[in-house]
Amino acid sequence: MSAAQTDILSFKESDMPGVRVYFHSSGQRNQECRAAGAPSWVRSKPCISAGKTEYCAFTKPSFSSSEGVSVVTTPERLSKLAKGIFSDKPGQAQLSHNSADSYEDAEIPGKGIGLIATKPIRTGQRIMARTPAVMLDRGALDTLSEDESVELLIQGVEALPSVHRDRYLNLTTHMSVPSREMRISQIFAVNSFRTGVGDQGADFHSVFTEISRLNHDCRPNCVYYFDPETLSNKVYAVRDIMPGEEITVSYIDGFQTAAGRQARLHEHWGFECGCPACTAEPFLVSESDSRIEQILQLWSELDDYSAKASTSVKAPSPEKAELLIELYRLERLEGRMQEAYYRAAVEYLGVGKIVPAMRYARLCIDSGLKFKGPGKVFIASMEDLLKNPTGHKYWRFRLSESTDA
Ligand SMILES: C[S@@+](CC[C@H](N)C(=O)[O-])C[C@H]1O[C@@H](n2cnc3c(N)ncnc32)[C@H](O)[C@@H]1O
Repeated sequence: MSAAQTDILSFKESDMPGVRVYFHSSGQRNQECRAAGAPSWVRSKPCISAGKTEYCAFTKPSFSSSEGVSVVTTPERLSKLAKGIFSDKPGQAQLSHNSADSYEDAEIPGKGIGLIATKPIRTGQRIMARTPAVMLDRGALDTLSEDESVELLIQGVEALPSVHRDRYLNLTTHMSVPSREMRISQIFAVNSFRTGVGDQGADFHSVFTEISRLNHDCRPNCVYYFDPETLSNKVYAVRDIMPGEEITVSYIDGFQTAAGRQARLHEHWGFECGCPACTAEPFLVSESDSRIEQILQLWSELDDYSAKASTSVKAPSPEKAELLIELYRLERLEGRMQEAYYRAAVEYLGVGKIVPAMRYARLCIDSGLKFKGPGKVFIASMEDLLKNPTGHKYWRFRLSESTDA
């Protein structure tokens, strides 16, 4: 047992408004307070102060079907979050565990462990929705020293229920590490995601043990997004996946040439990407690079919202947006089709063509909801377009007064 755990002593109620934190001397005492219906946050000790701000590691062992979660943050922020996103929601448990039988862990040559589909998975199917093991407040990372942040991280990981803690400790470190403490810290460095928790204005770095097993592919068959409402990272298939196929996501922006992607992955993740798009025959890599350059060029032309429709080569047009859609398809960027559909909807509306504009707006909403999640500004804009196309801000915006649609 680590120093952090032995410090979780003396049963007392915290002075924090809104959330009651119990320091417990034994599992039994903690059990007692939960049996009495009390909120079950446990605070590890010691907390660490930076000026007037105190950061502590809090653990809720009962969270998400008793997988548990640890949060390194201030008592004040925990107090707010505990009333909202950490309150036990019906369905959270189900969210956490569904579809777990559609994949399994496997050793992937050159990539370490990855997840392999064990059943056919359909486009749009949700494969996972997992809550985090540990969350570190961005403020702690910014204001505490590295050693202090790591100390709180270690407290949080050690206080997790054993199954979740072991899953955390099994994650990759990239390199051999001499101690358990360094292992915890290195796992965090290699596997954490940025997770903003919405209107609470909180910004965390979080580790999701199962999702961290997903390897990178520059043309992945899945996308993921963090849903602050359910505090879960959700993974969706962007195309049909066959049993035996590896389930992959992209760690980086795919709109870079192969050399650019390799450099980025090397710089930020320290590995040489062995995905099919990077290891294809040189002529295929070169064709893909040209498509990427064409996509970037089209973006910059379509991004000029002051440009009017004209015969100039650089002028934006619905035809250019159609070409963009085709290039996204050829590049197998199914998880980002909503971006190209959005541009097509805007360009058609911009020259006064309502029917194709509405068709692409529907496609954009469909893909956007599936692959980016609800509550996005571009989806609201497409919904406005469907409700009232001629009242939309982009209605005929590409036409000058004298030009006909
Ligand atoms: C978040 S982990 C993914 C799971 C990891 N393979 C494991 O064994 O736990 C990221 C690490 O997996 C490996 N990896 C992921 N995608 C890869 C790829 N396309 N090519 C080579 N290695 C990859 C790299 O070592 C990377 O740092």
